[in-house]
Amino acid sequence: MDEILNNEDYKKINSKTKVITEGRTNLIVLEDSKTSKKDIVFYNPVMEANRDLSVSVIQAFLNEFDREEFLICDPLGGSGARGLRYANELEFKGELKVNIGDINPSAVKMINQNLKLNGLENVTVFHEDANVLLSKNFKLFNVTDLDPFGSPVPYLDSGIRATLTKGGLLCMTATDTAVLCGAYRKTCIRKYGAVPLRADKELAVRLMVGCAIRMASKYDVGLKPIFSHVTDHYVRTFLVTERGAGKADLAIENLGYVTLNGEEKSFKSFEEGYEKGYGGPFYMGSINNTKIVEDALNTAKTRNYSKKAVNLLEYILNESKIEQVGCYDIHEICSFIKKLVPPITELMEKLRENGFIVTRVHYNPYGIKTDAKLSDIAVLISEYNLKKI
Ligand SMILES: C[S@@+](CC[C@H](N)C(=O)[O-])C[C@H]1O[C@@H](n2cnc3c(N)ncnc32)[C@H](O)[C@@H]1O
Repeated sequence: MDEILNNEDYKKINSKTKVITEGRTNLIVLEDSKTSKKDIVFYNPVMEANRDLSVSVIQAFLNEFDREEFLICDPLGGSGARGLRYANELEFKGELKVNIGDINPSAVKMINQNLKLNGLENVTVFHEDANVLLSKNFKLFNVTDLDPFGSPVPYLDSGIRATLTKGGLLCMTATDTAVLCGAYRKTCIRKYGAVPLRADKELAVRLMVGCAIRMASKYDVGLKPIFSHVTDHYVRTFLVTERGAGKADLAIENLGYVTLNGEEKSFKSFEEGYEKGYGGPFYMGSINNTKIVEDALNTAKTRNYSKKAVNLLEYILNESKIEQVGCYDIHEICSFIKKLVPPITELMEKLRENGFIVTRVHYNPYGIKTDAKLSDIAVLISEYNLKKI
């Protein structure tokens, strides 16, 4: 402790810090954080909901298995908020241990301070490059959480290798959303080995999942998403690692290409190969597991986590019940068929009256997921327009 207090870096940190509470965890953070790479130690209060969701989803994942110990690695720890919340808030009868690392010495000091503040004894802190920390722990972690600045791809291979455990969970965030959404096509091809589409934001998650699946398959491991979302400036997914060549083949079979004609999407399988005009490979299977989302929602509500997290889980629970790649954007459809835009709730009601299931999506205020075809929606929009004449 004395060593930390007398350290110049710590004094620099200490002069500008405050204590806040996130979930059930207290955290020393910088008072004047700019939430940029230039901060002495990174902490982003906007990501509280992200961490609330993460604790809730990992709790749901933990509840699924009977285990004696549960090892988590947060190799890009920042102020330690994420890893410390896992160590402090996950409820588990067995032994729960968390490794937190960061390459920035000031971050490591702050993580140690936060560790003491919460009186936690189940956390080990490492001043280490994330790839080194993960590579040293081949097949060790039940959960690895990659939360870098920008793209998780530089850490993905070592992250997968560290999580090749029975029933492992690989979580990752990407903040290079513009790349994944097609604003920087060449960068996306270079980093993710996939062609992006400037379309539905859900395709950004599906592209990132597809990239991880292709990377994991060489280890005869399949990855299966159990929870995914696109929020604020980032894309996040939670992938269960399933060992065996068969599981890896199954994951690959779920990859495919997409092309767009207005709001209509057409698909091609991975084996058919890339064709000009298509984007991908994307993951085409379910990106959310209803049971996990239900359980996570329950946790978030009982623990009084942020409204934002609860709200997102409620949306995603409904989305998880409809198998549709992406959504229909009502404004886009109306602009394409040159019709007035009906109130979204009215259109949803009409779809239900016609026997379809429908829900709004968390990432687009004009988006709906439904088992109706685009032509069914267009008919209902036209009927609404006739009424308005
Ligand atoms: C986005 S911040 C992490 C935020 C944190 N997970 C949270 O939830 O508050 C990314 C962190 O990665 C650290 N970092 C950057 N490159 C690294 C590397 N190669 N190895 C380990 N840490 C690294 C940075 O110092 C920074 O603290």
